[in-house]
Amino acid sequence: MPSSATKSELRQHFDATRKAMDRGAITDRSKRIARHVLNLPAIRGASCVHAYWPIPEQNEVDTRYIIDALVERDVDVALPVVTSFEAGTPEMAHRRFTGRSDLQRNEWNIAEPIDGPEVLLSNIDAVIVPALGAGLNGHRIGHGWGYYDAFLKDLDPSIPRILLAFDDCVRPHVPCDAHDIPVHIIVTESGLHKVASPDDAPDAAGQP
Ligand SMILES: Nc1nc2c(c(=O)[nH]1)N(C=O)[C@@H](CNc1ccc(C(=O)N[C@@H](CCC(=O)O)C(=O)O)cc1)CN2
Ligand SMILES: Nc1ncnc2c1ncn2[C@@H]1O[C@H](COP(=O)(O)OP(=O)(O)OP(=O)(O)O)[C@@H](O)[C@H]1O
Repeated sequence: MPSSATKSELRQHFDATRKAMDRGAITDRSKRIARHVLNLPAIRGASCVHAYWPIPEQNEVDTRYIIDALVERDVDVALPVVTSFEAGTPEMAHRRFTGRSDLQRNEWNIAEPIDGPEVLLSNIDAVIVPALGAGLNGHRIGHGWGYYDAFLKDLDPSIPRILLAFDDCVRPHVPCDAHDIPVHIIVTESGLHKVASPDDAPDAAGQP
């Protein structure tokens, strides 16, 4: 994969990399990621953490280890609920996780707390961000629908944005556009990768 790869090429590459991992590797790496996340001061001090519920067939980092531990600590967990499936209107609501049995599958097979209590953005203390892959410049490659760009733009910029990815899906740099909001920290199974300057102006040309 050349360093000039486009977002779409990287999306396909990271997707294939993840799908080639076996379940045991996903579980083992996800547990290691969970340990790192649960030790972060931003998570240790949080009363409400916004997370995501994993899509099993996509081999996402499995956040259930993190969510279970947060619930055990009496921390509120908020999850996204997609409210528009139309391209061009990436809208999500945010609702409190009240237990696995309360989750319902949406049309993309994502389990969501559709009837959970609404969580105000102002109550969120940290966000755990899903991604297919990421660059150490703090930018992410998602599914390309813009849901997290739209969500993070409305969130107070001081709220820690923590991206989870497997080591194989992190590169020194990925391209970004003007609407992309970088994360502060990338967590992989090997540890924490602090983003040099997440508030840097985006680099539309995709060069470091
Ligand atoms: N676990 C999880 N929840 C999440 C996200 C995520 O990335 N992961 N999202 C992050 O934004 C939002 C949902 N966005 C998504 C957009 C596309 C697909 C998806 O499966 N796309 C298929 C093609 C689907 C189709 O077109 O029918 C694919 O990429 O193969 C999943 C989630 C909110 N919830
Ligand atoms: N706030 C927004 N409102 C409407 N469209 C948006 C918004 N933010 C981004 N988009 C659009 O969403 C599309 C996808 O953007 P991008 O490729 O950065 O998504 P992504 O970060 O990979 O995906 P996702 O956030 O769904 O994981 C782009 O065409 C972009 O113009």
